[in-house]
Amino acid sequence: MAEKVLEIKHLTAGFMTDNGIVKATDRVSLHLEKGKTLCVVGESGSGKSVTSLAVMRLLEFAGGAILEGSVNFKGEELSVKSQDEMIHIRGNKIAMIFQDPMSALNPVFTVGDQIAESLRLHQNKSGAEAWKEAVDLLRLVGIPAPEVRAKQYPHELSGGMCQRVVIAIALACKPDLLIADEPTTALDVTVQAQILDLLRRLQNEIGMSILLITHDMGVAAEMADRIAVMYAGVIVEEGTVAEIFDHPSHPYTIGLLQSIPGFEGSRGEELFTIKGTIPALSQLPSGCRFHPRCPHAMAVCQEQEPENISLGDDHTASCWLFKDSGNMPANRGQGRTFQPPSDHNGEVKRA
Ligand SMILES: Nc1ncnc2c1ncn2[C@@H]1O[C@H](COP(=O)(O)OP(=O)(O)OP(=O)(O)O)[C@@H](O)[C@H]1O
Ligand code: NI
Repeated sequence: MAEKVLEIKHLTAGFMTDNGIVKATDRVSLHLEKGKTLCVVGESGSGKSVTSLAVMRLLEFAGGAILEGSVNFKGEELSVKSQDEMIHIRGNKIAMIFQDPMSALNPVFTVGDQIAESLRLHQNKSGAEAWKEAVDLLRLVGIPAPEVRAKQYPHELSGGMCQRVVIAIALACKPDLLIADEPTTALDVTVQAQILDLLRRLQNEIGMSILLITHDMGVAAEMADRIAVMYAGVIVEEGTVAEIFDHPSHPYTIGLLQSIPGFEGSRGEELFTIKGTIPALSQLPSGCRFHPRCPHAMAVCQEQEPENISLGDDHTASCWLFKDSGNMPANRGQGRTFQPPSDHNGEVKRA
C-alpha cells in the first residue's frame, strides 16, 4: 500500500451568510498517495476551491471555516492547527498555485527576487546562493535565458512564463504536495499543454503529489491517476482515471464526459450540455442533489441521499441506480469506452 500524503475525511466546510450557515462541502472524503495526482472535477460552484482552501486552512481568510471532519497531511491533522503552525506548512510542505499567475506575483519585484525570497524564507539560503538557485529553478521550469529573465519584472513576461515563475516559487520549498487550482484555465491551449507537461515532468523528478482542481475533463484525463467528481458540495463518483473514463457510472459524470467535444459518446459536431444549473447552496434539493437534472431520477432520489456504493475495482459512486447490483452500469466489463444513456433530457447545442 503506497503512502497516503493527504487523507480528507468527511470534510464539511462552509460560510456564514444572511441565510445562516451554508455548507459548500458536505462530508467530502478524498485521498492522495505519494507521487500521484488526484483531480477534483466538477462544474463551477461545486466546491472544488473551497475543498482546497480548507486543506490549506485559507478558508478562514475568505470568511469560511471547517465545520466538521479531518484533513490528515502526512500524519498531521491540519484542521486543528493554529494559523501560526500553518504558516510553516504552507509554502514549505504544501504549495499552492492558482488560475491567475499575475495575482500571485508582486509587480514591483523582479521574478528572480521573488523566487530568491522564497528560498531565503523557507530554506535559509543566503543572498548570492538564493539568487543562483532562483536562476536554476527558472531553468528547471523551462524558461529560456534564465539569467536574463530573472532580472525582469512580471509584466515583461507572458502569462505562460509567469505561471512557470509561480511554479518555480512553489518548488522553491520542495513541497510534498502541490495544490493547483485551475492552473492553466487562463492560458491558451498550447501554453496549457506545456504547463501540464511541466507539472508532470517535475512530479516525476521531485516525487511530489498533486491535487489538481479543474472543470476540464480533458485536463483530468491527461493528468490524473485518480479522479473525484464533485457536484454541489459532495463527491458523487471517485475512482482511477481508467475506471472513470472506461466505466463512468454516475449520471453526472456521464454528462460531464458527453460535454467533451469529440469524446466517444458525445454527438459528433454537437456539444452536449447537462440540462439545468447547479443549485444554490441555500436551496439544495432534497434527496440526491443531482436529481432535478438527472435523466434517470427515481422516486427514492427525491427522498433520500444516496449511499456511497462500491462498484468494485477501486471505484465508488453515490447513486441509487447502483443500490442493487442488478443496476450496475450497462457498459461495465464490455471493454467499450463509454455508452451514452439511451434516454436523456439534456439539451444539445450546436458547437
Ligand atoms: N466567501 C464565500 N462566501 C460565501 N459563499 C462562498 C464563498 N466562497 C465560495 N462560496 C460558495 O461556495 C460554493 C463553492 O464554491 P467554489 O469556489 O468552491 O466552487 P468551484 O467548484 O471552485 O467553482 P469554480 O469552478 O467556479 O472555481 C459556491 O456556491 C460559492 O458560491
Ligand atoms: Ni474554483
